[in-house]
Formats: sequence, structure tokens, C-alpha cells
Amino acid sequence: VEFAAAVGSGTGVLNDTKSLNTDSYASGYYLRDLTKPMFATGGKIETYTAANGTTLPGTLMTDTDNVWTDKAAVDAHYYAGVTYDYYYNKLGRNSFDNAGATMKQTVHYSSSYNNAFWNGTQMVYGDGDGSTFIAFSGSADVVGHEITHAVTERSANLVYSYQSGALNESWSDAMGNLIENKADNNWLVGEDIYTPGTAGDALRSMSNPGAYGDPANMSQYVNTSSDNGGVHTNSGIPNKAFYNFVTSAGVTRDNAGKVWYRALTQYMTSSSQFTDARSATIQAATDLFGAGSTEVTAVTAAWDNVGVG
Ligand SMILES: Cc1cccc(C(=O)O)c1OC(=O)C1CC1
Ligand SMILES: [Zn+2]
Repeated sequence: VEFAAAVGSGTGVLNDTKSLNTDSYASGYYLRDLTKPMFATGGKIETYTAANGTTLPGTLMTDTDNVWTDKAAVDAHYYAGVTYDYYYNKLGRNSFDNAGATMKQTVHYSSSYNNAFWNGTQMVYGDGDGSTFIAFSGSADVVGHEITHAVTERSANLVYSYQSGALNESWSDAMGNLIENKADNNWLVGEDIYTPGTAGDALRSMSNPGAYGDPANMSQYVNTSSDNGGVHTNSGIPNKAFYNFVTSAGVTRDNAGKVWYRALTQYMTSSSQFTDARSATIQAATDLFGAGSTEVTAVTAAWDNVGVG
């Protein structure tokens, strides 16, 4: 038998235990998930290790007894499954390409690497330096963020600089937090893997971008050439708009996700600016819920509040 689905267990970055979908072979198990709908056309979720090198994808993870102790690999694999499930079950998207492409991710990229990224083919996660960051795959919103970069690339393909780049970043932050779906409803980004020595802080805040020096209104837009035109800073403006929308009375998390996803995949393009994102989300809400709906009223007010008219 070429593939044989199995269920193992693993310890995550935060020392939590979780069950893992694996693939059994003669003398052990691969970290390969065969259980998603995309398997019907050969799609899998595969987790590799770069063993602190920079060759990608590296080596497909194996284990002898299906009890997994590589915490970064456990969480990369598990949260990639959670992300696949969100896109498929809530939004009807079959993997990042909507055609059931195998999702590959590599952990232990380089050494003390304070970064995570989508490289056009796969997700890549550093281990962090242990004080600014711990392993990046340890946070569901980060894994959702990185995989959403792939979704964006295969849909609107927002150019990764200036306003379109800030939108690219913001859509990843928003979808990442919807996928993480924390009970405390926090709209922080990367809180689980940022500064282990400091409780309660994060890389960014969608509810209060200013807490980390990011703008929450167009009047505070940062004109800079660094960080591709401030894509991780000016994302605060559309992030705040999303926060305004998703926390509006009568707007559910699922429906906010549907509006944001429809805007990204049906209306936004590679050169979309903040005003285009406003139009796209208003049109998406109109398509889904009607012109005079709670959602249309709320999303319009959400963008008004951040000065994007
Ligand atoms: C830490 C980091 C550095 C550079 C780019 C990204 C990037 O993926 O844009 C990055 O990761 C994030 O922002 C994720 C959300 C925590
Ligand atoms: Zn990003």
C-alpha cells in the first residue's frame, strides 16, 4: 500500500498534546496528512525539517512510534490542517490554490531565525532566537498568516509593497486570527510566539495598532521605503477596519471572514489600494447579505472610522 493514514500524537511548542494525521510505512511514520478532501486528487499536508540549514524543503519528518516530540514540526503540521479545514469548510476553498495542491512546510529553517515566510512554493518557519521569538509554527495565527500569503498570491496577488503590500499583510493578519479563533477573542498577532519572557505582548495588534506604533487611521499613514514601504506597519489601517467590522453588532466571525475572502478573491487585484479594498469589501458584503444589510452598514462605517473613504 503506497499510503496508509494513521493517527499519532505530538507535543506542541507550548507543550500541549495534540493528535496528528500521519502516514504509516514499513518501519515507521511520515508527517504526512492524507485525510483532507484534497487527497481525492492526491493533495496532502507534508511537514519537513531543514535541520537548521537553508535547503528547502529539507527532509520529510519521520518517527518510529507515531509519538512526535519535535514541537515545531508538530505545530506546523497540526495548524496547517486547521488552516486547510477553515478555508475548505468555511469558505469552500480547496487548499491555497483552490485546486487541492499539496501543502508543504519546513521547520527549523536556518538558526535562531526570527522569521516565517511563504516562498512562492511552501511555508518556511524559523525557530526564533528564543528571546524575541520561539518557534514560529507554535502560533495558529502565524501559520494561518503564512498560508494566507499563498492564498493571496493565487488570487488578488497583491503586490508586496506600499498600500497593496499593506493589504497583503492585513489580509494575512485577519485570516490568521479568524483561523486561530481564540476564546478570548484577542485580535493580537503572534502573541503565542513573541517574547516568551513578556506576557501579554505581541508582534501587532489589530484592535489597537498604536500599541505597537502602527497607524490606525489614514491620517497616520507612514511614508517610508523600508519594509517594502511599511507593509507591516501600514497594515494597521486595514487591520483596524477589519477589527471594527468583525466586532460590529450583528456581524459574526464567520460572516466577516466570508466578506473578507470574497473581496480578496473576487474584487481585489495586484494593484489594489486602500480605497479599492473598501469598495471590494462593501461590494462583497452587498453580494452576500444585500445592499441595506447589517454587514454593508458595518463595513462602510469600519472604513469611515479609519479614514479610508
Ligand atoms: C516575523 C516576520 C518577519 C517578516 C515577514 C513576516 C510575514 O510573514 O509577513 C513575518 O511574520 C509575520 O509577520 C507573522 C505574523 C507573525
Ligand atoms: Zn506576512
